[in-house]
Amino acid sequence: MPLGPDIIERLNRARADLRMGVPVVLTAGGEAALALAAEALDPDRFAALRALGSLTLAITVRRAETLKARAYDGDIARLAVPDDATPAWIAAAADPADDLRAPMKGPFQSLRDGDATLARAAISLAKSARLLPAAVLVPAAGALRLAATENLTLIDWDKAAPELARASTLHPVIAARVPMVAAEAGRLHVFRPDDGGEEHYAIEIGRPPRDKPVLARLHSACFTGDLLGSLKCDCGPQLRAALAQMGAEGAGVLLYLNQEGRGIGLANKMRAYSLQDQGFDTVEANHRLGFEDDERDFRLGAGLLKQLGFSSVRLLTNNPAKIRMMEAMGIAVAERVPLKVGQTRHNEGYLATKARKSGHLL
Ligand SMILES: Nc1nc2c(ncn2[C@@H]2O[C@H](COP(=O)(O)OP(=O)(O)OP(=O)(O)O)[C@@H](O)[C@H]2O)c(=O)[nH]1
Ligand SMILES: [Zn+2]
Repeated sequence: MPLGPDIIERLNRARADLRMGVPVVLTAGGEAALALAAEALDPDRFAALRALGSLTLAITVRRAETLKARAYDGDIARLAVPDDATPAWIAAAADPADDLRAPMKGPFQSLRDGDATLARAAISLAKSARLLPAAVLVPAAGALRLAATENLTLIDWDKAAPELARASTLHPVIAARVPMVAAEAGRLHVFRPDDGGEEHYAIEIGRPPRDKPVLARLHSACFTGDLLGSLKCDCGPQLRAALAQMGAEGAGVLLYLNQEGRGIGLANKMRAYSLQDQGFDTVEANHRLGFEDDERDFRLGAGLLKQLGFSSVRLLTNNPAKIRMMEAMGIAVAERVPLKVGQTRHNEGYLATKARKSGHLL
């Protein structure tokens, strides 16, 4: 094996670069561009990028709808960055925080010529770095040379795209006994993906037989609900009720998936909460930020269950999408076990929106 980073390792470097505000060089189909995450744009780097050529801001079609900008590239839009635009212009276009207080004035010039592959690539990378889904690009003939002279991470998107699209491979790291209030016979398994992403956990209660449907819960991380006891959602009570039911039955498996905020990360979830304080519901808030309703990858859960030796579950959930995904990934759902706990006056609206817009079962 060569000593240098392979494409998966480079992707991970690119995420770290984008989070720090360092540009990366993207290539696809013979084209090359420098790309920077919109939310991490520093004024000096902005000026340095400007000197290379005209800038494009890539945003998702969701954000374009809010800005009333035309989108000619299907799921994304490429906006020409005006010559007199400042970093504040980029920030306002990418981040809905001030949409209501100081709405951005168009008209925006959306690009329709040329290929959108690199713009789409930059948005995918920003999302996978848990940043706002918006990126500044400058197509530069000398981008490859800059990658070498400026020591920038170079990503061949033709090779990287299939890697980002596939379900990450998770490796078991360690498992150890954790006696819990809900069940003394608890065991925590830690799994690590090969792409440098988040670790995920499986909490096994008792020793469930592998040849029978296991009582299972796919729980997505919710720092506010799980740890702080937030009343805005039902995650904390669901987590504890699932463990309690497994403890009472003496067997079960709870997958704790580190997909905070339905896969957008805690910072973006707090941006969504701030929009909810301005009157938007949970789905509208995600859309204004440029995300889909739910950005989680439920393939992870099915992969973990298979690794643990389970092929059939009694799934604790109210979310039909989780059931569909389990079945599609070859895990039989023998039964759906409803999980109705934690309703408060603060989360009535949130739960009603999930039922109305995301198909959750009441
Ligand atoms: N983006 C966003 N995420 C939220 C919000 N409220 C809660 N979450 C996240 O939503 C996820 C809730 O996960 P789950 O309870 O596993 O999923 P669910 O889709 O409600 O399905 P079931 O609970 O199984 O019925 C967690 O990752 C929370 O952090 C919100 O307003 N916006
Ligand atoms: Zn929650």
